[in-house]
Amino acid sequence: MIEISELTKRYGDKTAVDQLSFTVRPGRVTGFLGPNGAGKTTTLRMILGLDTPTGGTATVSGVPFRGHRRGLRHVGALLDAGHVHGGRTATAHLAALARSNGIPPRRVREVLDEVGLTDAARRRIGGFSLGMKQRLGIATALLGDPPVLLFDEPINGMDPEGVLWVRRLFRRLAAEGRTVFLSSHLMSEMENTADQLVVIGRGRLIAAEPLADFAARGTRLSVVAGSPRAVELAAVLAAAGASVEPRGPADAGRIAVTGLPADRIGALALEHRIQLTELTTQAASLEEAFMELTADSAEYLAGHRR
Ligand SMILES: Nc1ncnc2c1ncn2[C@@H]1O[C@H](COP(=O)(O)OP(=O)(O)OP(=O)(O)O)[C@@H](O)[C@H]1O
Repeated sequence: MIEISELTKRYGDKTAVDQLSFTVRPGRVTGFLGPNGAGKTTTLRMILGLDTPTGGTATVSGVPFRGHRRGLRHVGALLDAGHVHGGRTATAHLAALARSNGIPPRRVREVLDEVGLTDAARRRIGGFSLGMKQRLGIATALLGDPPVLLFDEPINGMDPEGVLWVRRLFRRLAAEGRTVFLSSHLMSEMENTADQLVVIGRGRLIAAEPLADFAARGTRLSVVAGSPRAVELAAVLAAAGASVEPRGPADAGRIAVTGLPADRIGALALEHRIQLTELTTQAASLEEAFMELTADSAEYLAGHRR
């Protein structure tokens, strides 16, 4: 379990993390989402005791991380996969960490096997691709068999097979009863992985709830209508209070309608004797819900600093 209470971090007059409070529970995968610069990495660094909070507390299993002797047995973390000594082999890197954390040496082979790096075990890390470095970072996090795992943007640089593998791994780790906390700035990465979400923007909490609740909160229904007389239909629907946008090329005869349900659109079309070729209700994607909720808190919008 990770407990964050009133956590704050200021750099000069910049507040990177602003009175953040939330709990990450064991037995599920919790996604930590926010646009670029929202404060995710800073929060993870404070949980790991790598940055000192300006205010508030972060505890892991009830204790600040620095209070845990032999840290890797309590918390496994992947923060910056590129931040490893390139001259060492994967085995040497993990063996050194195992020694300093009192972890049995056999774990090195086990975790290399787990992440699919057995064949690369004796190669120098400097020659690894980003995806391989991510796998090595995950192996490092797993080394101490810890109950709590943190991953910062773990899917970066992975190929599609790697993404599927890592998703299955996270779900298995959670099913084993561990606390699994993953950060990302992409909702699409969480959609098939996380049960629970913590969403932040500009250092502040926006939502902490099950993914399904978050999706329901942001969902706006829109209806796609097709007609050979789409321009006339659009005018009729706009007059009835809907907002209407062309869908695809202007001459394709398809419009996206929000603010009126499909049955009402059908009735209005009939009333005005406009033929319909399509009428489909669509739920906004989770990605759209996320963008809508965080729009006001994005630090950079279209290249302009806010
Ligand atoms: N050492 C530092 N000194 C000054 N400002 C910092 C420092 N570290 C982070 N910041 C600022 O704090 C804010 C939060 O940064 P952070 O890296 O935590 O965000 P993030 O959510 O992880 O973003 P990203 O998705 O881009 O990695 C940003 O505005 C960043 O510029």
